[in-house]
Amino acid sequence: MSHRTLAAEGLVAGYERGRPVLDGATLRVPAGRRLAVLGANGSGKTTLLRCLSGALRPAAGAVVLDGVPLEHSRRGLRAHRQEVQLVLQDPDDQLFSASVAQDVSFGPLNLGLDEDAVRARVAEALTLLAVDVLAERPTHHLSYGERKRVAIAGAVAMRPCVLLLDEPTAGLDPSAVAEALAALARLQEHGSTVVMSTHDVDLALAWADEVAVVVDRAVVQGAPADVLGDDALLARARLGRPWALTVGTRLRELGVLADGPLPRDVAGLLTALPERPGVTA
Ligand SMILES: Nc1ncnc2c1ncn2[C@@H]1O[C@H](COP(=O)(O)OP(=O)(O)OP(=O)(O)O)[C@@H](O)[C@H]1O
Repeated sequence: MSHRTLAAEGLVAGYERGRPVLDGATLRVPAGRRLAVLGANGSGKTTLLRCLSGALRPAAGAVVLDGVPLEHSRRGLRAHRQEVQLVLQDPDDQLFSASVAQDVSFGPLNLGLDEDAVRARVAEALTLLAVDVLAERPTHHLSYGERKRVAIAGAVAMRPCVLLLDEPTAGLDPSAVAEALAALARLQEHGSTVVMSTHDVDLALAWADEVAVVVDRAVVQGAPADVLGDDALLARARLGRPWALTVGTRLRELGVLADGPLPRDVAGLLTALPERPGVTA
């Protein structure tokens, strides 16, 4: 899969006349990397992802793929959806076939691929999401976490360059979150650019290469530690500071942590702590 560069330029978008949810939102999705989109409830994360996927047409501004603005014609949208796939927050908005394999084959069949090609894509997507053992199960018998992963498999079977995931970890227990993140890591190794919306600042700091915060109808984007360490921005966005930055900053003030990037998660913190003879982490 080749990397494509997806961007939003000056988006004005919403649902009611005169009440834009986004008003001049600009975002660059880093090709082949992980981007976390953060924001409070109702800030416009889903609206932004829907614009990027072509599902929602902005009133102004443009969604641009490799420098070419998306055209909201049938042809333009069809071409865009082969490169950019959106996975909705609620898997039940996306799963409607009798079995998992049938559901995941829906997109490739719609592309007009022959049976062998469809079968190969379905097998690949199910393996990447580690749901191959569920292939023959009825979708309505699956757990919520399984349904979320099957919904992602359906998008992956389209072999998009960019995957947009709306809160893929919301409502999952810690082991299901770990499984979902492992699946996303495999997708990225497989050549996908992964964009995830989340409220979880700790997850965003630990997972993302870049973060984008939707705030005041616009987007502020940058390196995770810079954006998530900006207390004024976090207050405006009604987000908290990630614990790793708070603890790391304090340990540095106390002279416990050396200079350099602050740890982003527990493993990073344990690695960064100085060693004491005879004490193991
Ligand atoms: N179909 C719709 N019709 C009218 N208003 C909508 C629609 N979808 C969303 N909105 C409104 O647009 C605003 C932004 O919603 P959006 O779902 O993009 O936010 P979000 O950041 O994804 O929120 P959450 O974190 O709660 O999922 C909200 O005020 C919401 O009520």
